Amino acid sequence: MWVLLRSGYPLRILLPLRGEWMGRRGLPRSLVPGPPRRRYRKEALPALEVPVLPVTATEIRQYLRAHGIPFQDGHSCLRAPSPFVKGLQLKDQTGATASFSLFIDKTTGRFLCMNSLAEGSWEDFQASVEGQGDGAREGVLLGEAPEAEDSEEIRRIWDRAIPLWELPEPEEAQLARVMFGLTKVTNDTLRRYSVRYLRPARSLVFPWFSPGGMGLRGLKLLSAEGQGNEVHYKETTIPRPGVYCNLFGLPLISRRDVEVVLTSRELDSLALNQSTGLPTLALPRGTACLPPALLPYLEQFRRIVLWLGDDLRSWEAAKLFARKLNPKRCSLVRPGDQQPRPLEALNRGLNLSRILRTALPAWHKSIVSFRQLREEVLGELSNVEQAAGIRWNRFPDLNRLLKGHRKGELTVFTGPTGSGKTTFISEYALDLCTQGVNTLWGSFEISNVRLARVMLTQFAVGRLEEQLDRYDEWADRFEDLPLYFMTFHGKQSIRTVIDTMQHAVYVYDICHVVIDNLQFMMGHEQLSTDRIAAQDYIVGAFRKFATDNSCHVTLVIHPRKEDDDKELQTASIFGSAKASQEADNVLILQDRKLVTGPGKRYLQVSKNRFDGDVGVFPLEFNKSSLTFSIPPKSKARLKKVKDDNGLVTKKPSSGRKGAVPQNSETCLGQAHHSNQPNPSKPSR
Ligand SMILES: Nc1ncnc2c1ncn2[C@@H]1O[C@H](COP(=O)(O)OP(=O)(O)OP(=O)(O)O)[C@@H](O)[C@H]1O
Repeated sequence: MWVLLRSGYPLRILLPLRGEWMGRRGLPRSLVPGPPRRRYRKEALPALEVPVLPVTATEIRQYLRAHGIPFQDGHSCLRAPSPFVKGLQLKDQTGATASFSLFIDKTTGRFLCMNSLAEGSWEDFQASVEGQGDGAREGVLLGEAPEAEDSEEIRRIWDRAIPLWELPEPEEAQLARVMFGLTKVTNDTLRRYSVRYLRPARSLVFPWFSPGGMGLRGLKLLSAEGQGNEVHYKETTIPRPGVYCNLFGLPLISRRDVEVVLTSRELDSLALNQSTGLPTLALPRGTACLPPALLPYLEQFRRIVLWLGDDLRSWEAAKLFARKLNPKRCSLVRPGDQQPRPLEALNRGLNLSRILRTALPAWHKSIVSFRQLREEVLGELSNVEQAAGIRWNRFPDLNRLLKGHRKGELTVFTGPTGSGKTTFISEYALDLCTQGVNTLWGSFEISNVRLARVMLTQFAVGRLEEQLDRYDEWADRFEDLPLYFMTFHGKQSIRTVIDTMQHAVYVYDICHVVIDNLQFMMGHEQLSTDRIAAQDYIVGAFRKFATDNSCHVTLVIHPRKEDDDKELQTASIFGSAKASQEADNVLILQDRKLVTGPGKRYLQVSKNRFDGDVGVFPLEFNKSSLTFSIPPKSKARLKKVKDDNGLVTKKPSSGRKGAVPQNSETCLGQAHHSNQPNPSKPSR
């Protein structure tokens, strides 16, 4: 599926060939009869070469006025009469009979008609207003219906699932309640929310009903697995996560409700509603994203409380979502010991209404006092690990130096020509992406197909060419990563790139943008002073973007021409010192060997604003998997010894140096990275 091209944004979701769906869902085979099915898609549309400027709220308003369409200004949408409802006169200016069922997103111009469920881009809307809309409308409406094989599966699972209290064995029901932490959730609550239990999969089943209608559009299955003292939950959605857009609890919301509590899990919504009686909705993909397609359903609320979870990540997500919802109507429940997630609060006998009353307003003016910040500071101090960001699974040495990957930072990455910058940065970003960091790639030099091929090889940690029969397994898993690509190639204006990034942050909750590389945003400046000024401007624009959007930007910049014998330094980054001043982190890929340590390359962290730790670590390149990370087994553990230059050289303290032969052939499926999903295991 390609999206957004009509709305002018050169951005697409990468969907490789979809493969057999049974394994992906991890459902018992008995539930998915018949031979494996494969669906192949062709790339339907070419990349957009001349990006259209994004629409603004003012332009949307002007357009509606010019066409005599009445509208109301809402929190994140404009409401207008829908041209997709039969018998409705667009030019009916009285507004008395017209139902304002069309919601137009003020940021993107995308629309949704609540009556017909038609949706589409701003261009689609204009086309239908101007009388050429039939094709677009049909296409959009067709896109609404779940795919036939999904509907069949949804129906089959739903029919087999039963309410918990109808389980024949009371012990089984009790065990399920304990596993899902539902001992205090009543049958009445489960009944109201139509929650069922699927015995063969030992999973709770949460339905996704069509808004306003009776139909079942999808399901979420939640299974629980005990691991030691902990319970691990696994979610499976039908349709797949990328298109699973259920606001769980929507059928219970009345038109008159003006307040709602948003949670990140269905179970939290059950607990919250049971103990407070308040309307509550659960987001479809937890704290990962708030798809703009859901915003129309939240327009009616004058107050929205976000109570997403008990960690710093939930708190960060709540702040980002509040921006989208309009912070003036949002309050946030801060995670804390006495403020765990709602289900846990219920189980611990805490007063959920009281916790809700402590919710903090999300909006404040540009000037804040320490009084407003003190809780945030405390949050960071008491969650030092989480405040340090997301840790790489494949690069423990990077964690040691940078501590983690944090939102809102700018990382500048450089290295000699052809040294493997793209290859390294691809693995570095992939690692984070597999941990749920929504990532947007701007690859201006190499095509997205080639980049995706490199990434897929790194993801599978092995050569796929020789095992094409396993391509679909890996591609299916890869497809579910929150990974997006800009379709730019070659030179681009910085404005267009920033606009596209902004759009992606809004639509896909992007937290990491990789730009490879900055030189493609430079014009044809002849004078070196002009070039330096242009680069400074671009670096400044990315810096501002990272800060304003709480989004990490990793920017690849070529070095200036230097003597081949010399190692690169921060000052070798092309241009003035602006890039290294603005950057929070500066990473340099050095294409020479460390005196002590394996590998023919090393990575140098030469600036680290977070806590000042700088240093180096060796990189070993594996040609078959295109990875730089050292497989866990043969990892040479290294000690940190600071030399006079501030560089850190390391001594292997255990393991044998060079235990992994260079360019060694890695068999697919052999040694998986610890973070690496094993496709033989079912998952969503
Ligand atoms: N450490 C390495 N040893 C040998 N080959 C490598 C190494 N790293 C990358 N390569 C290979 O070298 C080629 C160029 O790598 P890559 O495109 O990542 O370099 P780059 O630094 O981004 O290049 P450029 O300067 O043109 O942007 C690729 O084919 C890649 O597989």
